[in-house]
Amino acid sequence: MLLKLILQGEMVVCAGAGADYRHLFSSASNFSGQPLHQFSSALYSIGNMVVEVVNVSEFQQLAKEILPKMYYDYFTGGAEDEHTLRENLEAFRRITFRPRVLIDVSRTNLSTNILGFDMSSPIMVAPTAFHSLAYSEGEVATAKAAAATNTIMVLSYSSTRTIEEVASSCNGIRFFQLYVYKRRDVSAILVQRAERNGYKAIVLTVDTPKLGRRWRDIKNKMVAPQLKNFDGLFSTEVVAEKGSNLEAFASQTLDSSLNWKDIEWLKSITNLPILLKGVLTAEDAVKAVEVGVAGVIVSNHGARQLDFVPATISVLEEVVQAVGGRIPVLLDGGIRRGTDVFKALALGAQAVLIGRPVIYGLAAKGQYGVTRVIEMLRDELERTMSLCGCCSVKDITRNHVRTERDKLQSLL
Ligand SMILES: Cc1cc2nc3c(=O)[nH]c(=O)nc-3n(C[C@H](O)[C@H](O)[C@H](O)COP(=O)(O)O)c2cc1C
Ligand SMILES: CCCCCCC(=O)C(=O)O
Repeated sequence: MLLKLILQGEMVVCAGAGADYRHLFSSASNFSGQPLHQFSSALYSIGNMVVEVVNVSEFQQLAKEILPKMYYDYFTGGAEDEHTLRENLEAFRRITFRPRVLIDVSRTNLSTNILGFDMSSPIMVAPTAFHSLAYSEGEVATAKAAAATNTIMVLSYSSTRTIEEVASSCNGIRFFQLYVYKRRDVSAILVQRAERNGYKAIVLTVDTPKLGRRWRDIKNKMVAPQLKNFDGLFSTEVVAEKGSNLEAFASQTLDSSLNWKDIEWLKSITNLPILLKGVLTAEDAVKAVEVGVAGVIVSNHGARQLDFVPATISVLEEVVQAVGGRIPVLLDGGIRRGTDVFKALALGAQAVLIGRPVIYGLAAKGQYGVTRVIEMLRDELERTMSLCGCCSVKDITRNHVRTERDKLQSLL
């Protein structure tokens, strides 16, 4: 392992022959670095040394050092036993590559497009709530990083900066994620504001008729921030006597009667294309095509809703086959490496979205941290493509990966 060290402003490259700091990177429990805010690059200190962050997992360690426990737990946690949370990561590790050799990969091109919108790579920013809890500039910093990397950002309905603030902060392609509230008029107003402010699609989250049970938030008595988007529309202030304030807020506001017929209602209030986020079965994928949405996102909400649903990567093929190329299929959940992105594309996703990695970058280093997270994943994807013999994302095929199911089938 090669560590890049910056001592008193000078870059020194320290090879493995010197001191070995590998143990400091291997797990959350033994990380002992301190983030350094005075540097514009992603650095942290170990003793009197300054070390550069080289992957998403190290950004996560930095975020853990920086954030108050209540917020780190909110961002990182999952539902109930967090079985699916672990599975979202583990399922990627069970998929191996079938690389092809002797292919000219001297030029690679990662660019792609979704619903006609060009992107520098098939990596998008997933909607995640409350960015100002991670970094003061909140979603504006995230939007600037997404725009700088030519990446599509999906702004959360529960953003801490308004639809208008994000829209006016920089140019960039943005989608708007929607929760449908019991107060349908409020949801309709936000959809119309998104449309007026140049957002290009509505991402309707369909896996949250009620909020999943998140024990970390219950124990920490998680308090959700006030949301400026709703100023003048209704109060987002809720005081729960015990447990998670967020859960109390969600149970007061979310419309759990939302159903397939409501897609017509949504279509009647917007001209934007609609994507459904939270589809995990072939049956629902077929229905999504039938009701005429523009795309589906295979997602289990980062394992924060129903525990013991499968890892998203393990149901991707089922959904892709059911959709049969009629609309784009995207995936999120557990993407931490460029190799994960490649695996999702090989199994039929047109693009992936990243949730927590963005928050970790944001907490650690603001806009720069988010930019680095996106760039690191993009670089890792590019190298994976080269090493698998693929020059463009279109060259990535099902034959480039081997799943658990493939292994079982080969035994029959
Ligand atoms: C802290 C946090 C907040 C989230 N907020 C939202 C949200 O407001 N709307 C939504 O549709 N999904 C939300 N999600 C789910 C993400 O959009 C996405 O599905 C998930 O984070 C992907 O998994 P990953 O974090 O492993 O990349 C949230 C996820 C996290 C971790
Ligand atoms: C009214 C719903 C609040 C949802 C909070 C954001 C979210 O989706 C999450 O996973 O957390």
